[in-house]
Amino acid sequence: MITTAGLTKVYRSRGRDLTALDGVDLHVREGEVFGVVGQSGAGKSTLIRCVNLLERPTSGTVTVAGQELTALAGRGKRTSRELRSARSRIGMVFQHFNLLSSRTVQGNVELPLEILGADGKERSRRAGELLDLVGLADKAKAYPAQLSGGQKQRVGIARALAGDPQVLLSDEATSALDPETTRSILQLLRDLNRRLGLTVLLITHEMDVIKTVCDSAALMKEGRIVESGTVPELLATPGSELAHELFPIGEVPSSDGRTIVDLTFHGEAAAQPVISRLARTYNVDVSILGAAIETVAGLQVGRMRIELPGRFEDNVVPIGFLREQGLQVDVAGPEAAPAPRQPAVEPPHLAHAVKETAK
Ligand SMILES: Nc1ncnc2c1ncn2[C@@H]1O[C@H](COP(=O)(O)OP(=O)(O)OP(=O)(O)O)[C@@H](O)[C@H]1O
Repeated sequence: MITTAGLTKVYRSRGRDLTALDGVDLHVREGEVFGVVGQSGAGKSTLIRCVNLLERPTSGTVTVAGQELTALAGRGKRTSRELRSARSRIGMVFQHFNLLSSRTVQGNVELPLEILGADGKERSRRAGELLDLVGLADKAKAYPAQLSGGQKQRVGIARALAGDPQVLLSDEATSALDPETTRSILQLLRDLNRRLGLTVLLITHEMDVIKTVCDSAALMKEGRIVESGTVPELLATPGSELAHELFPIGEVPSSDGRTIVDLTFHGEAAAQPVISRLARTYNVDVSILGAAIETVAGLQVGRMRIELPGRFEDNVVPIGFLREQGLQVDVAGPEAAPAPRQPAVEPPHLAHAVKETAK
């Protein structure tokens, strides 16, 4: 639904070039909630502003719903009709809501409809529907100053939906809100995604946002996407920074003469008595060092850290058994390096999962 290819943005500032985006290839599938996370300055805002061409990329292409936006002409006042019309099918929600204080809630939601040339009756009908959709039907006549932050953001979302978009871009929509309001706004975005089939691309610096609503995620650093994939793919990728942030399991303890193994399980694997089978089959004493179950992107995911007696080389067969049971197996700590000529222990398809999904 949204594809960027080689997206690059170079700002010229005080005679120096600053590369904010450095060849970003992003693919957001129709109907998914895709989160881009990264630290301040990573290029997230630039990316989202380039997706709807609020910012013209220096090079690369942006395609939304099959239409290459970067091929459409114009910028500023000279924006072409095609680009304006394509943009009207992309809604955008902002961190600081960007509401007009002189207009009522209804007036704010009607604004894009005015620009699209809808008549008064139609505007009023559609705004009423949208306010109902975001749970603010009773605030139509209020002014933004009379609303809480969460309510303002609901107005921002209703306004973003006025042009009946297929795609919603969210630029840190919850960063200015308290945790409870954040949850309710994320829930609203999730509902809209499901009920309207809306594709959502959001940027955030909060891992909790990714954890709560996203089907897929990408990590940005210094203008590049360094990891990308669906949440289950990321969780199944050894060494994934995003997986570690989504579901931290703490520091690896020192493991002299023992093998520490991190297991991740979702779906059917979670219901199997794998550990007792391992202990019985291989007559091995398994110590459980820690375990947790969490909901990540609507999926139940379990993690367990276990300890096996002996070094990694002594545990190749039990570790292979765990993998055969459908668990994601990460050997932690200095023993992690697989012995040479034992490729079956480190399945290459997992190591490459992130890169492949990023294509
Ligand atoms: N209009 C501009 N002119 C010059 N440099 C810019 C401009 N906009 C952004 N930058 C620079 O581009 C880089 C990426 O900025 P961007 O705002 O996209 O990052 P970000 O990940 O969204 O960070 P934050 O979360 O702090 O907004 C930064 O180094 C920033 O200073």
